[in-house]
Amino acid sequence: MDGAWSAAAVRRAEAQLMAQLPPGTLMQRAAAGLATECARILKRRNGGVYGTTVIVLAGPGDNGGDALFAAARLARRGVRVFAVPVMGERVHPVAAAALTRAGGRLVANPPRHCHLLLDGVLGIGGRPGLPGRAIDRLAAIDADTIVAVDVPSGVDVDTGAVPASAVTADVTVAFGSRKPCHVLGRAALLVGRLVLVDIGLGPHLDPHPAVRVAGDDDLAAWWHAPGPDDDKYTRGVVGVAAGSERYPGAAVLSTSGALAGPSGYVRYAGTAAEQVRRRHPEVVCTQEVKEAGRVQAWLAGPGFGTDEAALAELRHVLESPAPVVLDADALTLIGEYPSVLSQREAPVVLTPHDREYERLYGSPPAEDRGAAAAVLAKRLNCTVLLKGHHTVVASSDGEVWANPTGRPQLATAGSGDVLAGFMASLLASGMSGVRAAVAAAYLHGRAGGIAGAGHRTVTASDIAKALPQAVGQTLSAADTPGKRR
Ligand SMILES: NC(=O)C1=CN([C@@H]2O[C@H](COP(=O)(O)OP(=O)(O)OC[C@H]3O[C@@H](n4cnc5c(N)ncnc54)[C@H](O)[C@@H]3O)[C@@H](O)[C@H]2O)[C@@H](O)CC1
Ligand SMILES: [K+]
Repeated sequence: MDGAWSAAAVRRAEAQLMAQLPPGTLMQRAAAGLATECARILKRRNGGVYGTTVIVLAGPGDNGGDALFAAARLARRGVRVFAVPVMGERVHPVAAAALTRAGGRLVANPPRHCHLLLDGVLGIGGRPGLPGRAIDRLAAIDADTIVAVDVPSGVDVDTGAVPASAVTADVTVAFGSRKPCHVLGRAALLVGRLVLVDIGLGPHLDPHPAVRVAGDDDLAAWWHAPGPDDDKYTRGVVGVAAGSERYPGAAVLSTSGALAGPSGYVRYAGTAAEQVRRRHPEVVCTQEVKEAGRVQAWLAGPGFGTDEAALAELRHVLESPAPVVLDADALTLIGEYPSVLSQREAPVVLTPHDREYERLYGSPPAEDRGAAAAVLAKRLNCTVLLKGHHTVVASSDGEVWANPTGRPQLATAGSGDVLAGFMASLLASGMSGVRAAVAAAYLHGRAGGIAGAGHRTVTASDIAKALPQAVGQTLSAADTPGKRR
């Protein structure tokens, strides 16, 4: 498991590491990594480094220091460097001297165009928002590529909120670890491609990051691969209570998602049974939840309706001792009748988008989306998967996960039905609520990437079809094979 660490946690780790090293070592490591990445970009875009133009927007602190030291390294390779102090004349004095010695210049008025602009205005010491001069400079310079140093300046580093102006980067070169702004909220949209530079911080970081980020190895370790003694029942039976005469598609799509998961048996209960049977002959269909027989996990909600009959079916689902995923119309019903959740002991995963969140919580999610998911999870004693361009999962005890996969193409009708069905299958196979939510978001995002490769448009059915390949790629990429049951 990887993660993102708060500014305070990074500073604590840095302090420990710095105490073991000669002064300035860490900044030189950061600057070296930054200069290498800039040279790579310049070479790729311009055929070489020599003779290109780089402008540095330099703030007063160590973030500006990193940018200026990196620019000094580039200046020594023949890059024309112009550094602009953006907070009065205050800049890191030693780094500024190094730049001038290397042939770079500190100027008030840089050229209008540059091949690469280095955003060294604010790093982890920055409060949200940009100083006025930085905003003016950014607007006046036409840069082929904007590289943010550590974080895009102006964002709220610890939450990913962007309450005021901030830099939009093409590439962000982060030092030592990710920070929450790299993976959460609107800030994550400003990061561009994230490059991590190892400065030796790893062993000093708190083992519990502020935000957890799953990787292939986690997925492989959590995955329940069938063993030689397994049959369709022991692999987990998943029940899908979704769709209606009016919305049969939701039933078809959520069962597609469930079929792509690791469980061995999918039951469908609802009034779209005929359509489900036609599309998926392997699904065992009944008209009502109470006829469905035993399952190890339920999904309820997509295309379900919000009338009396739907509420009755939801109550039946919640009476079962199995873990449950609640999506779409089930979330609306929970918002109206929160008491239906109160007797429940088995795990529940809720998968709201922002409007559904508002129905459940009473107000829209805060810009700090990790905290927003966590407060709802705590209040309802459930796992919450808050959908968005960067989906977040929170457990009722405050653990927050950011999903690193996923693309804007996933925002397509029915995509959530597939996600919810797939998640229920993971739950039925024996994964915990949090892991099932994290793993489902991860693999669904990856499936969206596979289905949308080459800028292809993507439908929810395409995502469902690509899920088995996403699973295969993820398990093959991991160091550890899937766990045997
Ligand atoms: N300490 C170290 O040895 C290392 C530090 N690193 C760099 O140091 C950075 C942190 O540096 P600093 O702690 O000096 O802080 P910053 O460079 O982020 O900020 C500097 C100062 O800007 C002012 N400021 C903050 N927000 C503002 C706003 N919105 N408008 C106007 N002024 C504002 C404050 O006075 C703040 O102290 C990291 O992000 C990273 O780039 C890296 O080089 C790794 C090693
Ligand atoms: K920055």
